[in-house]
Amino acid sequence: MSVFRPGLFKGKVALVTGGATGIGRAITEELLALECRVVIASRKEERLRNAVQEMCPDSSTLKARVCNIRNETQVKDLISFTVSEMGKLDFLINNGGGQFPSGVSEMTLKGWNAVIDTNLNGTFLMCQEAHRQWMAQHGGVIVNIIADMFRGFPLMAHTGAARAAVENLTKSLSVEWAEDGVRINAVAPGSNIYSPTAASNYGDLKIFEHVREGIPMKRLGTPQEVSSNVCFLLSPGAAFITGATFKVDGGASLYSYLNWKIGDEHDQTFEHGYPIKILTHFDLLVDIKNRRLQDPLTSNHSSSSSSNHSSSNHSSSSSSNHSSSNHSSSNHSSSNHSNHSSSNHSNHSSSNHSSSNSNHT
Ligand SMILES: CCCCC/C=C/C(=O)SCCNC(=O)CCNC(=O)[C@H](O)C(C)(C)COP(=O)(O)OP(=O)(O)OC[C@H]1O[C@@H](n2cnc3c(N)ncnc32)[C@H](O)[C@@H]1OP(=O)(O)O
Ligand SMILES: NC(=O)C1=CN([C@@H]2O[C@H](COP(=O)(O)OP(=O)(O)OC[C@H]3O[C@@H](n4cnc5c(N)ncnc54)[C@H](OP(=O)(O)O)[C@@H]3O)[C@@H](O)[C@H]2O)C=CC1
Repeated sequence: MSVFRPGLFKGKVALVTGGATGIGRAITEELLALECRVVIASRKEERLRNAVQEMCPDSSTLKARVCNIRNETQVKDLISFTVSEMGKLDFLINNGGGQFPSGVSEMTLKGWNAVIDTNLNGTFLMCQEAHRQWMAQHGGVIVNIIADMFRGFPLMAHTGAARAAVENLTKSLSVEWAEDGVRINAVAPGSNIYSPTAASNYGDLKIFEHVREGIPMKRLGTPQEVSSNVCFLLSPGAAFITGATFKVDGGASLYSYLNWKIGDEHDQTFEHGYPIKILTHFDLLVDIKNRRLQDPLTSNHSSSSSSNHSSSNHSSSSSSNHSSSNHSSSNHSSSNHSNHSSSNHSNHSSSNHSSSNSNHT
């Protein structure tokens, strides 16, 4: 199903990274419905194979290729596969990507690099190779899927940095490649586009339910609603649009309902590098140790965390503010910060904590 006219993309060829799941799959389905021929690419072969079988087993219309966009050799191979097997490359949709939730203090360099490499370097390589092998000579349209990082992205700082960089790369390329007949734009889904694969990345299929309150439209978005924006940008209807970013988020990026809760005594909190168990703008807690997001209503820490962070409670004592961290409220009610050594943050020396103690009491 598509809101666009049947046959809109007849004769066109698109390459969609991450095209087997979620948003990428919705884009692929809509492109196929509009008679585009498509290549989908991602890391997991079985996923790709199943998606092809389910969407369109006709191999002249839909093909799949394994490619990790972090790997330059595989990216070169993917573009040359597309051009040789499909004869051309009109549309590139850089959708494949992702991240894991983590505070910066807890992140390893390897984890940071993995996310930057995937979302920034992967997009750079895909754009560069599509241009070198086809679009420099023939023109084309590129859409980069980014994220809602416009006010920063607490607990997803790596992806926030990468996506902001991709937005800027999009602007640069829109000028560099305009004379080649290449248009390039970005689409920023809100952190609220549900699909089972997106949710399973966070270990909880219901994780997206928690963000509903932060969306002015009071509902989650669908992968199809991102897809129709992508198809618009690929279409002649967007012929004079390049270097732009379109948000598909139900207004969430404009609505500050929770964002990042900071206790009244935040200077003390951050001076001593306190653990980051803080209510996020997803209204979720990040369980750093177990590498997953958790629901404040069901977690062990829930009652102390959520109540201490409610705005009406900010006048409470510093120790209760700090119970929003990775620690139980009983740890804090004793104001004994050496209890922090039981946390993930063993790098916080007891001397740090004892000095913070004086500040916090
Ligand atoms: C309501 C919340 C919604 C928020 C909004 C949603 C936004 C979305 O984007 S939804 C789509 C989500 N889908 C994905 O993220 C899928 C793709 N993501 C990934 O594959 C990973 O997240 C990746 C980008 C990190 C790549 O993973 P992988 O190839 O497995 O990476 P490495 O094996 O190279 O791992 C390197 C390094 O990264 C750190 N790390 C990886 N996962 C985690 C984690 N879950 N928690 C903490 N750290 C993680 C870690 O340091 C890894 O090294 P090792 O420790 O040696 O494994
Ligand atoms: N859902 C949401 O609310 C939001 C999503 N986004 C972004 O939208 C895009 C699509 O996400 P969504 O559909 O929701 O979630 P999914 O997890 O379903 O999609 C992520 C896709 O990216 C592919 N992928 C990940 N890493 C690589 C890689 N290194 N090389 C090639 N392919 C890769 C995955 O396939 P495979 O595992 O086979 O490699 C998968 O198909 C992502 O970039 C995501 O970060 C941004 C903001 C919000």
